[in-house]
Amino acid sequence: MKRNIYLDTVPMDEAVAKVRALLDRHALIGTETVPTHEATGRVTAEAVYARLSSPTYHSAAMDGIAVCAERTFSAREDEPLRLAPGEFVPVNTGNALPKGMDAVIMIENVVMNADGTASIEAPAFPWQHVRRIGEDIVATELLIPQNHELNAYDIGALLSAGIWELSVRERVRACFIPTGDEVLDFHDRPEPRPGQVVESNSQVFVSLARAWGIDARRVPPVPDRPEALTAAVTQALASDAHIVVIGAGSSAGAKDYTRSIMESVGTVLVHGIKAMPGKPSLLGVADAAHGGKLLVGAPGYPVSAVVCFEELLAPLAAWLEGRVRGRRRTVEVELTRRVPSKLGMEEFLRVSIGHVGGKHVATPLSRGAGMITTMTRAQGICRIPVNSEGVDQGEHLRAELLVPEEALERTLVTVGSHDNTIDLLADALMGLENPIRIASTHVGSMGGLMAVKNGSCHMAGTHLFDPETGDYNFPFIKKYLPDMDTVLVNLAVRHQGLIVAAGNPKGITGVADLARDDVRFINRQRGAGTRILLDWHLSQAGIAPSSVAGYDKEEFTHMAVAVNVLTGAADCGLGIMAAARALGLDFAPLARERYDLLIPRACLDDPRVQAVLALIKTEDFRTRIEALGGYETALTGQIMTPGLPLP
Ligand SMILES: Nc1nc2c(c(=O)[nH]1)N[C@H]1C(S)=C(S)[C@@H](COP(=O)(O)OP(=O)(O)OC[C@H]3O[C@@H](n4cnc5c(N)ncnc54)[C@H](O)[C@@H]3O)O[C@H]1N2
Ligand code: MOO
Repeated sequence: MKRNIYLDTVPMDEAVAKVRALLDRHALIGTETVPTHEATGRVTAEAVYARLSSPTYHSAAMDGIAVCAERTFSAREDEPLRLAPGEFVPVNTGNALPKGMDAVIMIENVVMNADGTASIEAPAFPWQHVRRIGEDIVATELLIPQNHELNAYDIGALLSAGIWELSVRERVRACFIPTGDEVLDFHDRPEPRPGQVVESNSQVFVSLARAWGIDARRVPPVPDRPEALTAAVTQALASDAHIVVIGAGSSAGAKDYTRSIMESVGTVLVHGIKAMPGKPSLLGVADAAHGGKLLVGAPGYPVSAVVCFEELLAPLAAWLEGRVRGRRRTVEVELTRRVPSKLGMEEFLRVSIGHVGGKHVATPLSRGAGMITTMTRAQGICRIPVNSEGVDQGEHLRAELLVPEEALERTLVTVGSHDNTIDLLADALMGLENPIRIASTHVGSMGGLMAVKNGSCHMAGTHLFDPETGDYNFPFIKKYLPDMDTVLVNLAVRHQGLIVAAGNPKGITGVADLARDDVRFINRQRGAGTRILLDWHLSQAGIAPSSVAGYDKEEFTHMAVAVNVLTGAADCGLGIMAAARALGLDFAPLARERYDLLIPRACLDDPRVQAVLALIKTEDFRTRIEALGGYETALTGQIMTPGLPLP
């Protein structure tokens, strides 16, 4: 069978180079004259020479008296010199030096006598405390060369040199065209139905582009009809934009027209880059009849679009205007998990970074190209090179920072089981005078224990029930972290129960109902504390897992279980009350359990951990936990010891 291979992927730098070789930037980007005081961030089109000197006169550099240095040479500490009025002139900083004077003596070193004379105890040397003509700028000298991006200091120098306006390159202008029958204009504040999405990529683009000094705008979404798309692209090409970006429709779907539209107005130079996300990105150049403009086809998935903007469009736009493009700062990080990667593709791995135990640890976030929240949650991006099959746990690599490096010192890393109280905590910590950001990764209680063991987090949320002892967490800590000194602090006691449809149409009230023929269950993954809890209740009730319909169907979070019930994919599942509440479902209580924070003792004095411990003891925070419903706070903030019964 012949495969429909539509991409011919090239490395990203090659993709950029292909365009640079064919696009005539000097024809495309003109020059314009702008007032100097509004020229910050602009790129000079030609050299700028100083018109005025600065200072334009010999200027007193200190408050004091101006003198003729030669007249002061005889002054001694033990034989002060009296200067007659006329031999000196009082001056202030910035005053022009009076004729015949060539030095300034600071007022602190002068005694003004009642008879109008002035005494000095040391001679002045010529040009002492004087800023001479042209000290800073000499008229006619080269002030700024061409192709220089003007900064704030440059504006000061230009104005001082009497340059009131100057010739700069036009700002690069870009127009983004969102496409797709399913994308809804956010201006309409839509409520999407199945199959529809809110258009957001254009605004990610506009925000990024503005930060890069690009004048960016977008047009309303265009439906997937070739005539409509051609019309929108032709119109954008006829506008003053230098770059036209077509959003989505870059891959092989039945309605993916981007490539053919680009071909109808110009030449496609690149379709496919050796990068993930971002693979189906397109680059092209419009025909002369369409202004020889840069054409970009950005994939529809949000993160893929970001890669296309940042790695292809940004360097090309910088080159068009003649700017140097800065790189993000990087730090060395240690990866907390193994990450396999596709050979032949450079992967942009979004990571959550924190400073734990004297090193930067990076926990990989989800890799889906459709998840824009992986960008909002990430503190950095690691590039897994094209020729790599992945990175091992514990391996060191560099991460490009999406936040200031100082922010990492204020990031608390939690790994483990997720609970809504962690979200509350995350918000409350950001409300502190010195805000702390939580970077949390949800890998279940056992995953949290392992993260503590590996030194890759400050704390782990855990709720592991041990049927043998009836205790929480301690038996597991003893088994899996036998040599580790840790502290266990309670965050809340929470209610687990059966999440059922609103109104509980099947009358499900307890585990006994799970054995019914007409009840379909949805389970949690092996290793989840909730799964262990279910198994124990089933064995207590004498119910074999094999008699529970759906026991083998697994989800990874409480919310995912609730969504199964909401959509009718299952009749019930075990989870926390807050998840049921969030989706308007009913809840049949089954058990109360302890949700604790496991903290390595080495991290206990860390100010971030201390901030958490102080915060959770406050009345205000407890009130907020209880308001969630399904939580008790009698133990909140207390250090747990083995064998403690539930209150
Ligand atoms: N058979 C194949 N299918 C796909 C391949 C492939 O190689 N073979 N590549 C996948 C990859 S990789 C990517 S990336 C995407 C690129 O998709 P398109 O550029 O064709 O975009 P759409 O399919 O139209 O949309 C994808 C997704 O993004 C949403 N979208 C679109 N525009 C916007 C916007 N302005 N704001 C927010 N979200 C947007 C759209 O609704 C879709 O959900 O293709 C894979 N498929
Ligand atoms: O390139 Mo796609 O962006 O890998 O998901």
